[in-house]
Amino acid sequence: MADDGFISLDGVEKVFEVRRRAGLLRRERHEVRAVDGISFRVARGEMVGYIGPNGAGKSTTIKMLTGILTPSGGRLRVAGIDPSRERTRLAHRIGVVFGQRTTLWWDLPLRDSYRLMHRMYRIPDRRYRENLDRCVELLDLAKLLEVPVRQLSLGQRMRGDIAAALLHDPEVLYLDEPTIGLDVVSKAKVRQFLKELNAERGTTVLLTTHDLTDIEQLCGRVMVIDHGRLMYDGSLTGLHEVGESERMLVVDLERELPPIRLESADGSVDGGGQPALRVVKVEGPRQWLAFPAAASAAPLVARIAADYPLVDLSVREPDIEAVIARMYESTP
Ligand SMILES: Nc1ncnc2c1ncn2[C@@H]1O[C@H](COP(=O)(O)OP(=O)(O)OP(=O)(O)O)[C@@H](O)[C@H]1O
Repeated sequence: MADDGFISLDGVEKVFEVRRRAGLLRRERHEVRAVDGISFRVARGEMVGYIGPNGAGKSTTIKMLTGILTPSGGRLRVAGIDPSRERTRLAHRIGVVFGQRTTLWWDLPLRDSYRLMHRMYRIPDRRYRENLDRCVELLDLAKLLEVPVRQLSLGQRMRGDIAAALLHDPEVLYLDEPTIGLDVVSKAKVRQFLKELNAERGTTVLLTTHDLTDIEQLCGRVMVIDHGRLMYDGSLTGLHEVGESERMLVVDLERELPPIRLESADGSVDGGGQPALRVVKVEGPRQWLAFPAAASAAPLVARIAADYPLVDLSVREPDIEAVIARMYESTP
C-alpha cells in the first residue's frame, strides 16, 4: 500500500443540504459545499496549522476527522481508521479541544470531570495518574482541581480542557482555536505546553486558529483553506511571501522625533541588505513601521537601537484574514 500518512484525505467533500425560505410558504432546497474536494497528508508527529477565514470549512474538516460528521465524498483515514465508521475505536486514539466549547462538566470540580473521563475511556489507573500529574504540573492546574468548571476563567478552563483531551494519551490532537480570548500569559503557557507535548511524546497536532503567532511558534507547516478548498500548503514564511504580507514594528522612542529612516553604510536609505521599512504612523514618541513579514526583525531592531533613543519595542503579526486577502490579490 502507498504511504498513507498518519492523517490522509483524498478528495474529501462535505455538502450540507439546507432549506431556505423562498416566498411566504415555499421553501427551497439549497446546497452548501462546506468542504469541496480536499486532499492532504499529515505525517505522524507533525504540527500543522489549518487556517482560513470564517466559514472556510475548518470546523467541518475537524468534525469529519473525529467522525462526528460523515463525508459526502472522498476518502479519509486517521491512523488507518475510517473515522465515521469506527468513531468509538478512533476516540481512544485522538483528543479534541474546541476553544469555544468545553468538554468538561460545568457544575463539577475539574478533578471530578477527569475521574469521569478515566472511567469513560477505561484508562488504566497508573497511566491515568501519570498523565494527570504531568498535565497538572505543566499546565499549572494544582490549585484549580477542586474548583467547579463554571468558576474558572477562560484561560484556566482552556488549560483544563487540554488536560482532559490528553488523559488517555491520544496519538493525535485536534485543537480548534485553543488560544481564543486568552491573555498573553495564558497563551504563552498553552503554546509552551503544546511544544513540549509534541517534542516529548511525538503527538501529531492539527491546529485551527485566527492567531498567526500560534502558527509561527508551533507549526512548521500551514494549510490555508477557503470556500472548502485547499489554497496553500507550505511554510508560514512561504505564505507571507505569497501574500506579500507585512509585520509591524511598534517603536517607543524617548521623545517625539521625525519618522525613522535607516541609512546604510553606503548612504542609501533602508538599504544594505536590510528589509525595506515603511513608517505608517507617528503618534508622539511612538512610531509604527511596516516591513515584509517573511524578513527577520532582528537587523532592523539592531539598527534602530543603534541610531535612535529606543525605550520599548514590540512586533505585531498581520492577521490571518489580511494575509489571505493579499494572497488572492497577488494571484493572477
Ligand atoms: N450543520 C450545518 N448545516 C448547514 N451548513 C453548515 C453546517 N455546518 C457548517 N455549515 C456551513 O459550512 C460552511 C463551513 O463552515 P465551518 O464551520 O466548517 O467553517 P469554519 O472555517 O470552521 O469557520 P469559523 O472560522 O467561522 O469557525 C459555512 O458556510 C457554514 O455555514
